[in-house]
Amino acid sequence: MGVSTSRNEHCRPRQSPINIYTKKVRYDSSLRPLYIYYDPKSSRRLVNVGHCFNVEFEDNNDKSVVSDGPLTGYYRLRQLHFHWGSSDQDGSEHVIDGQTYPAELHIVHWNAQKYPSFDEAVKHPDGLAVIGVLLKIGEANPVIQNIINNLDKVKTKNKECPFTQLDVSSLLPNDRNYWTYQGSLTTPPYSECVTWIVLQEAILISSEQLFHFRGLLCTSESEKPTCILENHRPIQPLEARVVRSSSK
Ligand SMILES: COc1cccc(N2C=Cc3cc(S(N)(=O)=O)sc3S2(=O)=O)c1
Ligand SMILES: [Zn+2]
Repeated sequence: MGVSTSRNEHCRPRQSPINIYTKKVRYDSSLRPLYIYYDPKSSRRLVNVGHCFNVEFEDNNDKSVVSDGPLTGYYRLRQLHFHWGSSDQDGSEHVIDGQTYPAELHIVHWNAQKYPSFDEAVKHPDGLAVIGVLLKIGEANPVIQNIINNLDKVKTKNKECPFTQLDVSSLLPNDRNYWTYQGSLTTPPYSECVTWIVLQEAILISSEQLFHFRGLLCTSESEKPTCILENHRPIQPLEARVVRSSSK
């Protein structure tokens, strides 16, 4: 029997990812279409951060932003990364009606209208907006292939290389309808600072391309090589939250 305290330190009511049960989502006619503009000149570098690789963007201006949708103000593009599984059977973080996908793309933005920096924004409940895009197996994705062609330069932990001219818009599906809910980072420190925007249409990746993701190492050059076979967090309790939908 745990000792209860006045401030229950075990209370984390808005953790991510979650299962999105489409029969329980609420259509919200007040949700606006997403405004997304990404300048390919914003992309800067590819970094192996140990549990995945990030494409990082210049975020000292408003050239690449997301706004409208469920958001107040505008959020600047900061980085994008993927989550995957040890096989094509799972790998996504969000699950739709109990169905897992082989991978998931996260496009991370921070509330530059309200906060002076990314590091400050992650301390607030409306600090980040992450667009989640589910991936399903199909023909090879040429934009993802452009990233894979550079993974050998960031094979080991903390390695980085210049990576410019990535057109992030080309990674988005045509249908911009979304589900949205208040959640958290899905890796430590699990901060509850994310407005999640999960797109309802999946994009394609090939099984061979996923195989290359699993070849990335979580170890540094001097350590015994260990692959990042999977990096997706299990689904978390919905608690008192309701997922809203931009479409009926
Ligand atoms: C000062 O706070 C910092 C500084 C540097 C990086 C991070 N991050 C940590 C985890 C994390 C997990 C994300 S996910 N999978 O939910 O999209 S996004 C993200 S992060 O914000 O880049 C936080
Ligand atoms: Zn992520």
